[in-house]
Amino acid sequence: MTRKHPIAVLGGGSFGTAIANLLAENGHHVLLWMRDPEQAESIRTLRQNPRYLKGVEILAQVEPTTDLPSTLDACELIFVALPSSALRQALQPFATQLGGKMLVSTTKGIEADSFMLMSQILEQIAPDARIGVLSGPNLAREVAEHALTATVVASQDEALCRSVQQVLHGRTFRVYASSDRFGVELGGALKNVYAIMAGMAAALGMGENTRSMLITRALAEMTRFAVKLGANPMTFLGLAGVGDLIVTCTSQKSRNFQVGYALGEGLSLDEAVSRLGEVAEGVNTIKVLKCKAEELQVYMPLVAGLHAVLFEGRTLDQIIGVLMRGEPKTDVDFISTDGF
Ligand SMILES: NC(=O)C1=CN([C@@H]2O[C@H](COP(=O)(O)OP(=O)(O)OC[C@H]3O[C@@H](n4cnc5c(N)ncnc54)[C@H](O)[C@@H]3O)[C@@H](O)[C@H]2O)C=CC1
Ligand SMILES: O=C(CO)COP(=O)(O)O
Repeated sequence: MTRKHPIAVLGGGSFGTAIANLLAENGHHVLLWMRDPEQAESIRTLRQNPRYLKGVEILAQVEPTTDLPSTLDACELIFVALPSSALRQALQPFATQLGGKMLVSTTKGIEADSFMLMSQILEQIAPDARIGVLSGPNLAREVAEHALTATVVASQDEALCRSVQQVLHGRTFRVYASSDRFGVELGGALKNVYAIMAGMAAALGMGENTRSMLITRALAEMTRFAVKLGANPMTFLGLAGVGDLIVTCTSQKSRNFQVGYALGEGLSLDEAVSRLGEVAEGVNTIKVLKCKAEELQVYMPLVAGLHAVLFEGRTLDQIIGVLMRGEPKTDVDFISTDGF
């Protein structure tokens, strides 16, 4: 069923464009807001987004626009696919227009000074809005090219979850629901950091055992951190936890993985980021995560190790040595020994 109002997607990068196309395929009229008029014009005339999703045809029902106030006025359901560094600054001036709307963040990052997740920022900007997040193993190019994909919409607002499922669920895209917005969103933000490490390990020619160890210990570490913040560890067994961790730590298509790969090849962080030319949220996340883990006294050796390599002048060899010689710990933190 098509909706009375158009649906808005804010952000004309690879993920915003992919989501806009999915909505259009399901018969919806989509306003795709982007700040760059040239980019909007090329979508209008070429039906392509050559910078971010080259080769993918953008359907006619996707209407590119650079007019944010009119877009917000026209739409009840709004997907936000802006980089975490831009979200607050882009939407704060339009706070009054966001009241009562359904705002669904797809952004997988953490705000630097406040340690807020993007849906928390949306809630702060627009306390009367209805808030959700969309997260999962969703590489934009694969979504756009119709690889069979699943995602999670998370909100305590069940009607919002149902609306998102209705508009996005389709031939190649399954949308599961969750009421654990915080856990789902945190999983998406944290996994980017470990993808950088996985990219480094791949560039150094490390084996499959190493990759499996990294992913599994990453899951242990991110879950431990999340539990300290009050999240439900079970959420990390789902698509937005381990699902997203696996895809981002194993795919060359992940930008965080690519940054790690470039670092493993010997590029500096600045060189790696500028060679990418797209958003790699893990680079900012590692900084805030390291501080927060220290503040909360959560044991996160992988995060501490990556931070030391990127910002404290330590070499990868030194850190690998430290990690491998560290005191062995228990395998799974959350198994109760009572009754076993
Ligand atoms: N690309 C992917 O596979 C996926 C990305 N995401 C998340 O989506 C978010 C956006 O990522 P992508 O679309 O991949 O980024 P991208 O690097 O492909 O594009 C970023 C877009 O944001 C725009 N932008 C930057 N600053 C802006 C500002 N101040 N105001 C307005 N627009 C601005 C850029 O012009 C560009 O269109 C990230 O948090 C990412 O983690 C989530 C799932 C999958
Ligand atoms: O979140 C993603 C896949 O689910 C995309 O990861 P990257 O931002 O590393 O490309």
